Amino acid sequence: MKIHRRNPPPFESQLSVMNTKGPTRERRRRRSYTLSGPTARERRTHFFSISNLHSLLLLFLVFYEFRQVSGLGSMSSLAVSYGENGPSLCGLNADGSHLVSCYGSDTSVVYGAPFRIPFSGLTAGDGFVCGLLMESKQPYCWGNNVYIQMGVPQPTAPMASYSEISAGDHHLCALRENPSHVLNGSSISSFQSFESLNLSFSYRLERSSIVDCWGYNMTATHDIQGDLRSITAGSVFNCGLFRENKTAFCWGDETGSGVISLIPKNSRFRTISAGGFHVCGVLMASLSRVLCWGRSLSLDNGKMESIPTDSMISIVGGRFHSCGLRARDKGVSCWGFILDTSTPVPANIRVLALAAGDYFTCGVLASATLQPVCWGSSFPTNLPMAVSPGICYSEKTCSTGFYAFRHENSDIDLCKPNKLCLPCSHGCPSGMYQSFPCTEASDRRCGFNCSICSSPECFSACSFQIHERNRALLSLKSPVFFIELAIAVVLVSIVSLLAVAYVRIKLQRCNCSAIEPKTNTKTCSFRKESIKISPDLDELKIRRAQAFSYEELERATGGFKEESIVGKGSFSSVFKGVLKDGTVVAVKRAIMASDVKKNSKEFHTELDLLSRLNHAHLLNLLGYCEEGGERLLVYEYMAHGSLHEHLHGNRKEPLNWVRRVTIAVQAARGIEYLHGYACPPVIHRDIKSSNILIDEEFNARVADFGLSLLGPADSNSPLSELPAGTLGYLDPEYYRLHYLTTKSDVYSFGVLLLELISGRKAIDMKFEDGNIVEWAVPLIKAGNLNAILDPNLRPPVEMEAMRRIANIASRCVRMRGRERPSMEKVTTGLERALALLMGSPCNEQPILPSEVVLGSSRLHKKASQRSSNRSGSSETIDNEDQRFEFRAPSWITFPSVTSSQRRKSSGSDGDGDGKNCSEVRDGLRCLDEEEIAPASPQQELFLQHNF
Ligand SMILES: Nc1ncnc2c1ncn2[C@@H]1O[C@H](COP(=O)(O)OP(=O)(O)OP(=O)(O)O)[C@@H](O)[C@H]1O
Repeated sequence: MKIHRRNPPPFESQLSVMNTKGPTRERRRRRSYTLSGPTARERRTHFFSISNLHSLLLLFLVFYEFRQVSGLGSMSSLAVSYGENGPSLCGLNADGSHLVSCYGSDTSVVYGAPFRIPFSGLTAGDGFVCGLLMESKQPYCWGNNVYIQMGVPQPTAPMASYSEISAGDHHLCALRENPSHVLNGSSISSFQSFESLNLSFSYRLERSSIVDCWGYNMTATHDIQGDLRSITAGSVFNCGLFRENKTAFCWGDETGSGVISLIPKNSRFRTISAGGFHVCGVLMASLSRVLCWGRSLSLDNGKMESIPTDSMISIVGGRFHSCGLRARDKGVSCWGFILDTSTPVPANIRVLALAAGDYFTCGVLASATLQPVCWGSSFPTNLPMAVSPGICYSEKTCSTGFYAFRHENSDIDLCKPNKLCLPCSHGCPSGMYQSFPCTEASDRRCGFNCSICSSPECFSACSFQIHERNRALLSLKSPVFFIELAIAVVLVSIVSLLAVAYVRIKLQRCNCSAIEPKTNTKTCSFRKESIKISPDLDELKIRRAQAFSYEELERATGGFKEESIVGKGSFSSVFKGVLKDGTVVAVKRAIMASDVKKNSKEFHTELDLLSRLNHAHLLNLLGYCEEGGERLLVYEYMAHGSLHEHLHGNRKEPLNWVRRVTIAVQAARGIEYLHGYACPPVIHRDIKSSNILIDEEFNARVADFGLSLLGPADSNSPLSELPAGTLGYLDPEYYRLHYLTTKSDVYSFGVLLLELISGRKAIDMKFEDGNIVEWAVPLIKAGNLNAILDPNLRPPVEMEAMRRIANIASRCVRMRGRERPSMEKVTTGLERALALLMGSPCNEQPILPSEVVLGSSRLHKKASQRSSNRSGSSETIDNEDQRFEFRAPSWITFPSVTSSQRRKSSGSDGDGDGKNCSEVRDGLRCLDEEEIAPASPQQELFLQHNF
């Protein structure tokens, strides 16, 4: 296929016309454009299209924005110019100074570069480079292009500041920050244009964006109806990506490219990047694959490379080719027209940022040197510089899906006081597994699975490990070893003694209470310090989870048939089954994927913990099966599935407010039990709506203990753990600093509360504020509760109750764990809000039977009975007031607790969550922290009656 050049004439003849007038004298004018629909022929000319091949990569991360992208002229930390004077590369220095250095053949670019002016980003075209000035946020250019003069491009728009700049062959465009501009009749209106095409596309764009352009045939101010997130310049055209609906929009001269008429109007992109005569984008859907549009080129001395099917995190466009950064390994793939004389992408390189010239591409190596490297045809060589791998934006913390890049030399701060956020990689190369997830602190890491090595890299990595192990063994033989051994023995003894002493002190502090079966729960003060009995294993009632055979469970689930599946998790499928005795169960079957070790670990953690834990609002484990490669856990069947399905799935009846808050209270109780009454506390680490299951009577159970850990007894001594959990629910303190305390569960629970109130997912990219916390908390703080209430339900009469719950939620998601309330306080606050939602808490008549509201004791009993029927070895102490059930010998003790007992003690909580409410005003109205403070006598009375 050919590029058809009709208009404009060759650049040379244009140059003479423009030279006489002087390019900067071209008057700024407003431009209006019409988009015409693609003809059938034009549609056939798509030379880039998304491949239909399947990728096995799973995307776990949700990206908000990709801003390390650089196209022919998009803004990046590095930029490459090309043209008659040869190629040059300019980059922002990797020392945090934001100063620019240039190397290459074009002396006007290399020597014209301002050496004392800091820039936030760079872009380049034919013979020129421009930077966005850090201070004034105006573009500043240098080089020898007659259309782009040295200095700030003229004419300037008074008071305009820009967020992004982007250069084509002979023009520069800049996207204005916060345009306070009112659209006039001649403005570009993407909405009008799309409508005129009679497309089903009816998205109404409300904000307008202003793009100022300078240079050949481009000097104009462009008013674009719709909020542009980014711009990218092709040879003689420009494109933008709308923030809201993530569609692309192009304007300018499409002669020879067709990029305007061929825009894929229904495709949504994470990022787009223009080349000379084409545009490529990373799709939101289709596993982040690439879709390109434009025209093909067929020349004698080159070949066409097809678009790879890999997931990409960013792309850049050259004259007739594009290159992308692969998400799985940060390697580079290039496609499109490649000259015969081109050198290929250097083998095995990993890069952090890319920039494309006309027939070449450069990238910043992901190594300590951060050196640029180029490939293709006629690229700049000898680049003795280290380039910043990205642009600094004003975020203090990186959004989800990004990690803060740190220079290996810890003295170098690339973005002081902000962070340099780079997009997380996702998926791992085949034969590898993800050993660490992407966190704020670092990108995700992949490791080789040495038990199934098939590649030379794997063998060499694994043999290195074996070699290291052998070396360690050999060192045993040396005499030094004996000295070392002696020292080690002494040290270990000292440490052990200290540890024993420490554990003893902790256990005392923790005051794990043990069994006191005759205690009257209504009157007993249940503060942990009141009962100090160390766990006596003989006294514990042991009920082990039953061991099932694989055959039994296979029969129960009809051979694990597809129709029995009630849910799927990341590493497991859950089947409904019926045991021989007629008990309906849920069987969780681990998917024995590549990550065998992880599966097995989660299986044992869950098995271990659940056979020790017992609470009415924790999911009961009935048994397990571990045969060959199979790992199966058997639970009570929860007839109403997960809370997530009710809130976001296709369950017909939305949960009403009372049900929602009841579920919140019950889940809070389950978590409170883990934190407050298990000693040491259990940290769940994966609280989310899909792990809150609902039984046939709509009671909630906390499930999925695969990630749980035994935590520190108090929140002042955090565990240092690598983050695990689910994005959107992860405590930022844990995520970034690896501090894990029970307050991490409190954060996740706060997110879950926001989900219950709003009906929105924790992360939902349908919305601009995709993160529920970032969206809801400012609205709650501004008192705009109506804006977050689930639009599928009528607002409750008792808005005060919702206000309280929203306040509790916003406290739970505070950045600092220390400032979040304990689960005990959260439960108390929620219980009161529930009371308020259902009637006056000052009413001395109980308004609800406790079983209807919380059904805990009944459930507990039922579960215990059912389980004991099944397990001959189990025994249950079932007392009217207090029930204890211990399933396995453990140094963790779990006294049962009731709400009223807890409430009695809640005044002594040392969380310092704020002032107490000393009196009842206007029903339950109190200021500030009142919702989660100890109850007033009236409230106490009400709560004792009802819970
Ligand atoms: N005991 C049960 N009774 C009924 N349905 C269940 C039960 N346990 C799990 N499910 C269903 O199966 C789904 C998957 O559960 P699972 O614990 O495997 O994964 P998850 O928590 O949703 O996801 P992930 O493993 O990624 O954290 C749940 O969301 C729920 O809908």
